Amino acid sequence: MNTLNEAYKAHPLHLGDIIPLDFSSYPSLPESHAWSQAIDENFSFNDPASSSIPVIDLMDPNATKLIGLACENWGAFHLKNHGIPLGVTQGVEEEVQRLFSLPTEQKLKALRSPSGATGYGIARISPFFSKCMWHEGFTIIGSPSHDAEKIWPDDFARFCDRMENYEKQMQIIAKRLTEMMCEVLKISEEKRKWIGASDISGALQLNFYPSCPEPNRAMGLAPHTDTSMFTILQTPSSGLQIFKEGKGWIPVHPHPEALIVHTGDFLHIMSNGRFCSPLHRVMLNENSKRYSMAYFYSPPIDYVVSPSVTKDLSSAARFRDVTVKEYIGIKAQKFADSLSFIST
Ligand SMILES: C=C1C[C@]23C[C@@]1(O)CC[C@H]2[C@@]12CCC[C@@](C)(C(=O)O1)[C@H]2[C@@H]3C(=O)O
Ligand SMILES: O=C(O)CCC(=O)C(=O)O
Ligand SMILES: [Fe+2]
Repeated sequence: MNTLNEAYKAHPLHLGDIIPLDFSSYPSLPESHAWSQAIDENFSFNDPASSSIPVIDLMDPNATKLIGLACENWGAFHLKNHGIPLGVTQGVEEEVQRLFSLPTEQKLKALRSPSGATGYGIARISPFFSKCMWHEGFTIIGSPSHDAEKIWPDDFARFCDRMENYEKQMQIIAKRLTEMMCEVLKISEEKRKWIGASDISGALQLNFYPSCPEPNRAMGLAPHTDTSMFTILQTPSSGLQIFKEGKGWIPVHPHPEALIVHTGDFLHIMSNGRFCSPLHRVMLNENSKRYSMAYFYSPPIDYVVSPSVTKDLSSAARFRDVTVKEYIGIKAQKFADSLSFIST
């Protein structure tokens, strides 16, 4: 079966762009992680209600319409009443903390290989920035057992069970959200056939941002858009910011028991630019560490992503057709210029 692993294999990274720093041994910010532009202060809002992403209840009879509006206006929303049992999200959070509190040499046993997509390492986008990010990640595609076994040879079952169960739950929500989004975009039945398929492209990224001695001069995760159709994010902490045209960087504070959903490049293409693929970044804290779990959801890698346009001439396709696999390759080379590279 063609998987995301295969798509990333064709775009190997240098080992130096995979290995994280041992952050615990740096009481002050090293030059390699000091960003030259001071990070702007948080925005202050006169009206916080109009300057924060909407909260949508999945049980609301108007949920489809509200999701459409949120994707158009913000490219992001909080999702409550999503049906994932609290025990499942708590179990995953526990495992993420257990993983990242291990000594660096133990985590390095599962270091991502240069041509690999899974395991421990820094963000794939790192080579596009001259400074490093204050961040560690662990990527899971399907079963994490191959990587987890290297870290805990005798004790990896609980980690794997919890992660796999979480991926299943994410897929259920993702399928439901995809159907709702396709409804809003009037995507044809033919182009929706993949939704129930088993070879969807899903990846779970566990993120860790250690507390940082100089948070205003460092970057947790540098500004980027996600390649996915959309990303479902769980985090107990603030720090994520979404860029909104005309407003600037908007902080996204987590709502208890809600997930954060934001759209990615594939949905931007499918919607012919109607849904945004928001730039986002992660800021740091001097006194607290931060964890997040991001589930990236996309169609199978051979699926042809094409803009949904009506016959109306005023809505000519803004992007050419591109397969998931081809776009992953474009993103690996062009990063922030990828969408303009395929624009018509
Ligand atoms: C499916 C994926 C999306 C992602 C690359 C990955 O293979 C798994 C890691 C993901 C991540 C997380 C941090 C930000 C990001 C841009 C990166 O460098 O790795 C995303 C990737 C993406 O959206 O392209
Ligand atoms: O940690 C976060 O809140 C965001 C993570 C993110 O943007 C990503 O994994 O792509
Ligand atoms: Fe992201």
